[in-house]
Amino acid sequence: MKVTVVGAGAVGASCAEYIAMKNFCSEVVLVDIKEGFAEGKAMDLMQTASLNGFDTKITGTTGDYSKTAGSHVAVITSGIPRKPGMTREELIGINAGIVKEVTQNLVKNSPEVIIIVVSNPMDTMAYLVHKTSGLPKHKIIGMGGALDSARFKYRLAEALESPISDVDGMVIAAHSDTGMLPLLSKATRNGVPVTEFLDEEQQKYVIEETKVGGATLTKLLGTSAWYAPGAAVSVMVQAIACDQKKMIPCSLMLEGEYGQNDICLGVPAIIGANGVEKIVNVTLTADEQLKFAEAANAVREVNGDLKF
Ligand SMILES: NC(=O)c1ccc[n+]([C@@H]2O[C@H](COP(=O)([O-])OP(=O)(O)OC[C@H]3O[C@@H](n4cnc5c(N)ncnc54)[C@H](O)[C@@H]3O)[C@@H](O)[C@H]2O)c1
Ligand SMILES: O=C(O)C[C@H](O)C(=O)O
Repeated sequence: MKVTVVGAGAVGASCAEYIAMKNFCSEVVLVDIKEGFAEGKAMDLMQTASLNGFDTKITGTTGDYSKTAGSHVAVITSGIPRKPGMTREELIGINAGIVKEVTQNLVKNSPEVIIIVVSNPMDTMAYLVHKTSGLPKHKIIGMGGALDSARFKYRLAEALESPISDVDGMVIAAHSDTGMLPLLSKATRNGVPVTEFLDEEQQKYVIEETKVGGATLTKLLGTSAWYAPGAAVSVMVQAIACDQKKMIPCSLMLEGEYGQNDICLGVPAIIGANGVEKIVNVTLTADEQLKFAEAANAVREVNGDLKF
């Protein structure tokens, strides 16, 4: 299994590192536009191989996409991250052009590739890849829900004063500060609804902190997060590489599912060797349905700024 990661910055390098450490891929190719940067990151990571015990071969290239030929999966992390006080949506002006160009280069060299979109604003960038790549829809997957769900579980465990391994939960809808929908109604501690343990104030705190998870880290770090994003991507790549048929919330092109059309939004899906094997329809409460529709309206407005 050959994986390309475009963008050897914070998220791209973290993603390559987690993929290598889990030792399920034969090859990871890092691509960046900055001269020598991807080569340097690849060499540094390869010098951890004997220390960390992996056999994945990591190489880097400055923009030579012939080196990515025959990739099974490609991850797009190229583009700028937000700074404190910014929204993800403000990145569209620069990142749309980058994502479009990168997509064309990837598909030209790997026509069968499955693309995982990470660059922000992610739901809109995933939509852009659908509109410009010519790939079938099951081969384009936006990464947001896997990360947001991990942050939801972190906040749930904090409120429950429990180990994270006791907790399960999922975030769907948009990967944005306002459009995320943590499904509290379905979150559990060892199968017991968390609503049995948390009062209303605690529930509200968990939901709000989850939604602004990325903004909180951006304020602390001065740029956006990379460890959990990289780990979330590695889980998705492994689900494809190992045909795990794992249920992961991902930003996918909807054609009637959840009452939406012609939009990429976070929904639970089965991820396996073919990319998206199936979108899973879960029953939402009336309030969740309303919030999902509101998130869709907001993403649709951002999509309106795209030029194809
Ligand atoms: N979807 C998510 O959950 C999620 C999580 C974290 C970050 N992000 C997004 O991922 C993106 C990357 O974040 P980061 O922290 O790694 O940023 P970064 O600045 O550390 O890295 C981005 C890299 O992309 C490279 N790049 C720019 N244009 C390129 C091009 N045309 N071809 C190849 N490489 C190019 C840059 O040189 C840089 O090394 C941002 O848009 C950020 O908002 C999304
Ligand atoms: O918050 C950001 O801008 C980066 C990313 O989308 C995240 O959620 O960490």
